[in-house]
Amino acid sequence: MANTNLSASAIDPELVISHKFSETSFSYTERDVALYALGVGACAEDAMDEKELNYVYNKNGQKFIKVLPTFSALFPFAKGLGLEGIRGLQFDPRLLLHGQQYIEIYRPLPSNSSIVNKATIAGLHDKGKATIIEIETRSYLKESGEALCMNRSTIYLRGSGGFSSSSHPYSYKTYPNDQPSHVSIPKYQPTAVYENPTQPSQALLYRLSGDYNPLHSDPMVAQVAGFTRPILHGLCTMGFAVRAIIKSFCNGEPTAVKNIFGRFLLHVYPGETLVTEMWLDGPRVIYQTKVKERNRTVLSGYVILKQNSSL
Ligand SMILES: CCCCCCC[C@@H](O)CC(=O)SCCNC(=O)CCNC(=O)[C@H](O)C(C)(C)COP(=O)(O)OP(=O)(O)OC[C@H]1O[C@@H](n2cnc3c(N)ncnc32)[C@H](O)[C@@H]1OP(=O)(O)O
Repeated sequence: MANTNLSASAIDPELVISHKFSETSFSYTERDVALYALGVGACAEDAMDEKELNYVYNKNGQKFIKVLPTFSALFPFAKGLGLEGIRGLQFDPRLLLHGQQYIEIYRPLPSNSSIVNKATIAGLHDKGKATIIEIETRSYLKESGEALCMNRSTIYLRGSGGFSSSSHPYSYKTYPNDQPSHVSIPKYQPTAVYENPTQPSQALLYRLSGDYNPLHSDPMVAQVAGFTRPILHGLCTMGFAVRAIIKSFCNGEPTAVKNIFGRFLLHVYPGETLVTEMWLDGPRVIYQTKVKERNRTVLSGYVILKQNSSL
């Protein structure tokens, strides 16, 4: 990465962690679900794919299309992330990168619904050259009030760190330590490998699902951010990876997925080929996704499957 022209920024940690987000609500329909599935490559190589047609079409007259679990990662974007409204958090939005995503799914995602989001600051860390802020969004079914899912998004703000002493860097989080932030990749051969090309227009399609960050569409913005051209949304790459896992281990059944974790290690350029290596380890699938053309790992993490899923 080159040419990250860092601008002045300032963080007041106590102000940031005391921030209260307002509750938001939104609705989605089957059209949003299908558009998302296409955005993460469903049916891109085979429009008659037996497992994936269910995600985009009411196949065989099925009443509801099936919802990929990573669709839930869009929920925090429904009314904007709201980072700009956080007092004490000054940063250059052009240098923001998605660092990690952790998702818990509590019940099958409906193919259309009205949702209420409750968001909180779950973490704030001074990394010297960067600040990491973590936002936890709990989503509930509006009608019944039942908990549907939780997203914890780790956002890496390049150029905005150094607001605390380097010998005791500021670090705050509200969640327990037993939720890992990285995975060890097994040394043995993967249980399954899935290769999937992305399209040069992949980010332009994916953005229509709600993340309109110009880093993914505007060549000038991408250059300011240090990239030669617009990059793929991290959550799009994760969508490809989790779809590969569902295809390889869950017979295409998206409700088999309980928890998802991924750490974004390197950017992906739309048009590159994603190769996801997967290791089945009890109810857990450890995975890493590489870009074939550069032979670099861009994402690694795990997915926890429901015990009774048809493996
Ligand atoms: C729903 C809400 C979503 C949030 C909004 C998202 C909006 C989207 O539109 C934006 C995107 O999708 S951006 C695209 C996806 N993300 C990427 O491409 C980033 C890929 N990763 C990188 O480039 C580097 O890892 C990079 C640059 C992230 C870090 O590399 P380095 O600067 O070299 O960091 P390093 O020196 O290795 O480590 C410094 C400290 O930071 C921690 N860290 C590193 N990578 C991390 C990551 N990916 N996530 C979380 N923490 C991370 C390290 O552990 C280290 O801390 P410590 O010293 O305490 O160990």
